[in-house]
Amino acid sequence: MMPSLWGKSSGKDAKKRASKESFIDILHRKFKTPSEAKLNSRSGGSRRHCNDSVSERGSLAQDVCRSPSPLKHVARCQSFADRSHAQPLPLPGLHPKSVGRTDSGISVPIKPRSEKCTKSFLPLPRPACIRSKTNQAEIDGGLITTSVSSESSSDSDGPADTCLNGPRATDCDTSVITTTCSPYSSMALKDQKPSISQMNLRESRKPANLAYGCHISPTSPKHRPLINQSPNLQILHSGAFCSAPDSSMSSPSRSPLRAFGTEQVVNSAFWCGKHYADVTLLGSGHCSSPGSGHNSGHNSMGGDMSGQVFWLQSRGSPENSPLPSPRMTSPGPSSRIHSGAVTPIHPRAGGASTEQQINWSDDGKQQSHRLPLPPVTISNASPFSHTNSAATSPSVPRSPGRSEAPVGPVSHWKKGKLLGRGTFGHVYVGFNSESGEMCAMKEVTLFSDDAKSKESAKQLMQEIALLSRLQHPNIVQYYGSETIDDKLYIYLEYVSGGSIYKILQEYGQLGELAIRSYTQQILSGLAYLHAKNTVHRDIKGANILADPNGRVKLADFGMAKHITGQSCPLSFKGSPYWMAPEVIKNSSGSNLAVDIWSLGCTVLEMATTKPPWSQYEGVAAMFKIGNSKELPAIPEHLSDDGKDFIRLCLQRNPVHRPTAAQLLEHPFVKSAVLLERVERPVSGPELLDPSPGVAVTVRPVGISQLRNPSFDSERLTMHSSRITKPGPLISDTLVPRNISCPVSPIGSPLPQARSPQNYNGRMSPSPISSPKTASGSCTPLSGGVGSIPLHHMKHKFYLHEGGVGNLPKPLSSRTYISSGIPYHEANSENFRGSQMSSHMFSDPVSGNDNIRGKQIGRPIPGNLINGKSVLNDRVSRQLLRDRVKVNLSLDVGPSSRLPNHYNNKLT
Ligand SMILES: Nc1ncnc2c1ncn2[C@@H]1O[C@H](COP(=O)(O)OP(=O)(O)OP(=O)(O)O)[C@@H](O)[C@H]1O
Repeated sequence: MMPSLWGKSSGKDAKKRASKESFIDILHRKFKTPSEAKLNSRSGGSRRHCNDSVSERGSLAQDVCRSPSPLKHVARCQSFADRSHAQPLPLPGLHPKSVGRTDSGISVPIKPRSEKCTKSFLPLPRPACIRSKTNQAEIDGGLITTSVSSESSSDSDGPADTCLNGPRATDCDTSVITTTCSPYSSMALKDQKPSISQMNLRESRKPANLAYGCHISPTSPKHRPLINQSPNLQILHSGAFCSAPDSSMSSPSRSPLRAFGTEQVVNSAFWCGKHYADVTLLGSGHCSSPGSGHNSGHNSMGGDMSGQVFWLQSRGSPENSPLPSPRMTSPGPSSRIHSGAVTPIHPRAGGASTEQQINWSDDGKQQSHRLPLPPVTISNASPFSHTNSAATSPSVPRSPGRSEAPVGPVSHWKKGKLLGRGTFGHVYVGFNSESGEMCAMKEVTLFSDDAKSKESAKQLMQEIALLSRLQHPNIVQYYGSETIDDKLYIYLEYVSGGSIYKILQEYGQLGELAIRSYTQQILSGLAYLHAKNTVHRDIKGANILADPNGRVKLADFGMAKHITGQSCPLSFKGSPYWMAPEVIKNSSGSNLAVDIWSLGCTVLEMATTKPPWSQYEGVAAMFKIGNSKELPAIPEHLSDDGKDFIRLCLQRNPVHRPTAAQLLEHPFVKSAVLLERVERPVSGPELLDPSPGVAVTVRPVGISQLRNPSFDSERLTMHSSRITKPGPLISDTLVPRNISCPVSPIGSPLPQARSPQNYNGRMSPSPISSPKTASGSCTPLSGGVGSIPLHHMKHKFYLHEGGVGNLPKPLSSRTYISSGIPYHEANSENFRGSQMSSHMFSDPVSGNDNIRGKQIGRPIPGNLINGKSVLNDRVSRQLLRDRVKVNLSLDVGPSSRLPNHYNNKLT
């Protein structure tokens, strides 16, 4: 299919063969010998397993995944377009007999075992606790120490290499391929039963039981592979990037097979295996599980891909059942976590650097450094505040030897419904019975059965360490963590809308307004992250969570890494379809730029429900990405701004890619509005913008604002351009800083999110009427609801010829501040190609003497040259006029770029 799309492909067979062979060599080099793989297998943690979210499953997947029948697998592998609509699934429930209550107040599964268990309590991020870190540089430096590089294989060779022991000389990943399979590919299975080879591998690692007082017998049922269910196909050195979903609903990427059938398989010279079978990559840490849907984090590769590749016939998706499946607890990801993870990971816990906290020795035993523990904190403050969170809630003093002296956290968090499953464990809604607030509780079972667990634990700690230092409205906030028995609980900000991937699967592609808004927010988070020299490395829809108000947040920092240089070898991490060429080719490059590439892929994903090159199998896609000069098809229905934005992101030379800060000034996002629903105006008519559809509204202080007051201050900082000059009845704390409109794909029944170009023709179900949305438990991952086959779409094909033009000039530090400025008449040409110059980032508002005329609802000539786009915008904006209360955002700071008359309007 694709060759015909790419016009030049037919005449270059010989050349392609040669390049493909070269590419194969590269891949083979990445996939070391079996012996190497064995040695390094610990790094191949199965970090990216299917995080199947119950909420993201559909009935179809349920049916399919429960059957090991190849035929059904074939069914799952159908095109996204063939996927049926989601059917509500029963909400996950806790098995009454499997859930107990701990003294902490958290309901945890009751284990028949009587292992010696410990509790430790990890404090919440609390800036005040950052000992001796007086500046950002130091803090950032701390990040380095928590980085886990993909060389984890080598990391595993000694404690000195652990992520917690500090950065390597270069802090650059080099040799080990760590990959997660795209949800859109059939790359890997998560929570799959292990293959025989896998079992053998595990057998060899049996002695690796770790300390921490939580010894889990290797003979535990959880560790018993289900060897009799289906044969496994082992592929040695085949290039590891095959995945297959064990559920069609799972991650889209997980199943290239599912999506494209056999023709895709034969597309790849590296591809071998059953067309229908779900496959998994053993030894690859992060192959996603096909069954997992959206989660998909799991499409990501992480860890050591060096080992053999095992293709496993998919077993049913565990998430088909709201109740934990035996398979979920068997050699699944969560079972691979070592108990050693129970140290105070949070660097703010005791002011000790993370690297000091945990060491993994060669023998697999964690060497926990005795660190000062946080003081007893008993506070009546909000559990979400930095001064009192789940991790810092009342607890007894902890001694360095807390593993021997269990702490007694008085946590009020109660585990609620299952939100999803990740590599490490399950994510539940957490409810604080004292405050009445909710959070997301990531429950990780700490095991120590093999080396991979150690790697997984390290990555988990890395994620915690990184997250704990981040505070941004577009990044999922880390609240704290604690351990109870053999469970590690990580408390995160609850983002109830699920991932963008889930939204796409459930509601179909996004309209451009939503894409703009989401992209702008993602960029805002990325700009913040990159300003800290931290690269996410796994940007994709599945790792971006949305709330009902249209706000999106970056999540899943398991692959994030603090970098010290701009040009160092890149580890082979990420999700194949979102993976930057330089990552695939293992070349040097600007590390931060890999996120920009992935962002471009994510924008395409939002526009089409699929990432670029999703018509190819994982390896074939990687070949395309890494070894061709083609650009993916860009949907015709996107505006010129959108197309230009994508092309800028998808420049193969990372140096040519604009930074996140620069892209925030791109007209595609600069004019974006936050798809945030607001209450009806509470102010008088005098506060309403006289322009139709534009009104100044006051949004009640939300719970999130109460939780993290610092967020507001940060937001004020990061979104300084949005600060609204207070009017008579408007205060800084109450005035929304963004234009809001009810076009959230998850929160609005308005159809404008579906442009006329949304070919599926389905109306997005109202979130109110949709129990799936309400419960968050019933997403139809399997079928690709609303997905549109590429061949049904109009495409323009762009041949990459070394970029689209001059690079944007670096912007001032201010430029990464996201803008929430209302629609302006920025000309996309200003940001395109060789025309990108000084005026590229010029004041988007200055010169615009009548901003009211640029309000939402008015198509922007020049920006929308496509008739459909114009119509789409008109329809959408008309709806906005009718329904939206727009929060005007004004920059009243020194750098205000709004016209005076506009500022005056509110004064
Ligand atoms: N903070 C959160 N708020 C709401 N839901 C969440 C939150 N974090 C995770 N989830 C849900 O739980 C699922 C599993 O999340 P988790 O972080 O464990 O896995 P993942 O990030 O998707 O993949 P992995 O960590 O294995 O790479 C997510 O896909 C999402 O649906």
